[in-house]
Amino acid sequence: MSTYNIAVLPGDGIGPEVMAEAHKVLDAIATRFGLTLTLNTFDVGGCAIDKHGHALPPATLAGCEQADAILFGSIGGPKWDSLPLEQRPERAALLTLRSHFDLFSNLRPARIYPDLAHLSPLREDIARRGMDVVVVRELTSGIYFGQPKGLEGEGEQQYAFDTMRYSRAEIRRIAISAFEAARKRRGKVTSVDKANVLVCSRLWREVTEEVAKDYPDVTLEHIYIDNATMQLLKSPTDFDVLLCSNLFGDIISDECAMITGSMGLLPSASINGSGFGLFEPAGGSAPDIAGQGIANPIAQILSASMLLRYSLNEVDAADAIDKAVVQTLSDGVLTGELLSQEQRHHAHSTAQVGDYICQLIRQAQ
Ligand SMILES: NC(=O)c1ccc[n+]([C@@H]2O[C@H](COP(=O)([O-])OP(=O)(O)OC[C@H]3O[C@@H](n4cnc5c(N)ncnc54)[C@H](O)[C@@H]3O)[C@@H](O)[C@H]2O)c1
Ligand SMILES: CC(C)[C@H](C(=O)O)[C@@H](O)C(=O)O
Ligand SMILES: [Mg+2]
Repeated sequence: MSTYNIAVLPGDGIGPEVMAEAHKVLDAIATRFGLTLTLNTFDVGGCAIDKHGHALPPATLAGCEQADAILFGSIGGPKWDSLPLEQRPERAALLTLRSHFDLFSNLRPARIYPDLAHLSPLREDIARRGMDVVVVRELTSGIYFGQPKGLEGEGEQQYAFDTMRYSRAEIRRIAISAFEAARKRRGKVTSVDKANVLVCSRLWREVTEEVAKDYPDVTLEHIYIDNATMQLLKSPTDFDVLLCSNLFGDIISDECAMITGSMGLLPSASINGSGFGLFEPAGGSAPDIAGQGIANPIAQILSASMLLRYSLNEVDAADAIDKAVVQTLSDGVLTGELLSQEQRHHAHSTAQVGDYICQLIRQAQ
């Protein structure tokens, strides 16, 4: 029997609500596939600041270090917005975890399934043709981490600065992730940059071209970030793997999520060179809907599926979750944000969607 230890970090806002559903789904999966999944829950984010005085308490970091993988919810919210940047949950916990475990490769798959095109806000004829992309986002460097950054001077002369910085080695390893992903998919990498303006993007193009030489079976195209955001709305079928730096990948993955229908549908995997990973929804703590039991749990549940697939290599278990999620959406078991104002009285709650997915997983036994 396979035994795994998963560190569960629900976090703030909708984090605990959607995590409860992912927990149920993992329990159902463990029963069906005969896995022993030990889920240890730890405080992280704003709630950890309130309880322990730090967004990433030592016990949480130790729990992550001892785990086979991390399932992360979402953190942050208005209550902690006025803290200095370095103490905010996003930097002090999430960016620290990404950096600590060297989780440089962030995969964000986004898909319009053929019979779910009606969920997409794209023009009907475009949505019907579908979309199936994976954003491969560099996650531990670029403008998020580059030094120096700071605030200097006073009055109107005061200025702020961040530094975008990429080494050849950092670009090369994320480009390799993208080409490897493309090789298993439709064989196309679109590298997103701003090479008409940024020095970093010039180097990004150069190194990406070098990596491409080792992948003659994969096509490489370059596109400017501004053009990419519009082409995705106009012709999403043109894209397969979108290779992005940290900031561009952050922006474009929210766009991809919304193209599929909701921020609440997009999972993500953040993986290091040894296959260890942190798995989390691409969206945030959604303070506008937190505490109402209406958040979509699917991004969190699909993140659990990615954890099984990428860190634990339990591919059949991951496939079973993905299949149950698609079936749930096809059956019209939807949270409110996927419905029009007129249809919203048919909305299912966070727990009802989670329960439905669990039921499908058990029935398939
Ligand atoms: N990984 C993370 O922990 C993470 C990611 C992004 C943002 N954040 C933080 O979350 C807080 C809120 O950020 P924001 O409002 O800009 O972005 P957000 O992603 O939390 O919300 C954006 C919009 O998407 C909706 N949404 C997001 N997830 C949803 C779900 N599961 N179901 C239904 N609707 C959903 C929200 O209701 C909101 O309208 C901020 O503090 C931000 O820094 C955290
Ligand atoms: C919360 C924030 C730091 C984070 C990011 O910008 O990476 C989030 O937006 C994401 O997309 O995972
Ligand atoms: Mg983001």
